[in-house]
Amino acid sequence: MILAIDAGNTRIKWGLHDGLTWLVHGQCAHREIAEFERALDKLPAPQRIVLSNVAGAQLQAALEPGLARYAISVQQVTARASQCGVRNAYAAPAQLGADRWAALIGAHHLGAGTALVVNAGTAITVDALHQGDFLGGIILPGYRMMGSMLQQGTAGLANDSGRFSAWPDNTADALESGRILAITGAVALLHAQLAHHAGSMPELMVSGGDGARLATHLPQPLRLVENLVLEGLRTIAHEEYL
Ligand SMILES: Nc1ncnc2c1ncn2[C@@H]1O[C@H](COP(=O)(O)OP(=O)(O)O)[C@@H](O)[C@H]1O
Ligand SMILES: CC(C)(COP(=O)(O)O)[C@@H](O)C(=O)NCCC(=O)O
Ligand SMILES: [K+]
Repeated sequence: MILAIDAGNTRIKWGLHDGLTWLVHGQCAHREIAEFERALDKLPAPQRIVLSNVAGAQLQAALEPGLARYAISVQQVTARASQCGVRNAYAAPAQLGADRWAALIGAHHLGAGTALVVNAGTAITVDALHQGDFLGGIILPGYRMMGSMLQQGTAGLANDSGRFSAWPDNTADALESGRILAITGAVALLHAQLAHHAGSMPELMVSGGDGARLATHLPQPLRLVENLVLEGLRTIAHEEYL
């Protein structure tokens, strides 16, 4: 049993994998960490725990008491120069977010040859993978953050719920369409750029809390993978202990 935990800047996601399949998945906001602990109460004890945390020391400290019940050490993932068949182009490999690294390893493990890996969470990352080489990628403010940034930085923009439209004719729709196009436009551009680099059509893999919301506006076909980071974490835990 592997317990994989993906601590992002908005939510904690976890899953228990028995070597064949995921037995459970769960998620909660940082302030609802008691929910995570209650979920652990109901689960069989894992033999391995693997953790990615990009949300800082305070969340790390909040996670530890819940995990202390198991008399095993937590495998804390940080990005490396290479691991599980993926090579990291970052000049300082450990600077890459552990969640991005795990997602890339997850994508590679799921059979992606050439792929653009989109993680739409608090921030949005769009990372290029080509035959096991992570070429590089970008960081954008996330869907929710784009809305709150515009609201905070202006006097006249409210973060109302608008609808996507090609030619918005009101403020709410203009805001909604703007953030969707900012994200999906960047993804489409990088997808075309990667296709040119690779000489073939890259797979588009999309995950994260806003993945489903963005999917209909993205180039098709795409693969919506729930919990790609957890998939990568369990791959890391599995291979490291072989
Ligand atoms: N119930 C929810 N709570 C919080 N965010 C949600 C929820 N449902 C969808 N979202 C969206 O998902 C995003 C967070 O996705 P997630 O993948 O959990 O991020 P992170 O890994 O950064 O914690 C938020 O920015 C928000 O737009
Ligand atoms: C880019 C991120 C903030 C994304 O975090 P998330 O939206 O998943 O909470 C995180 O992967 C991070 O802190 N990365 C370190 C910098 C980098 O990857 O270059
Ligand atoms: K993310």
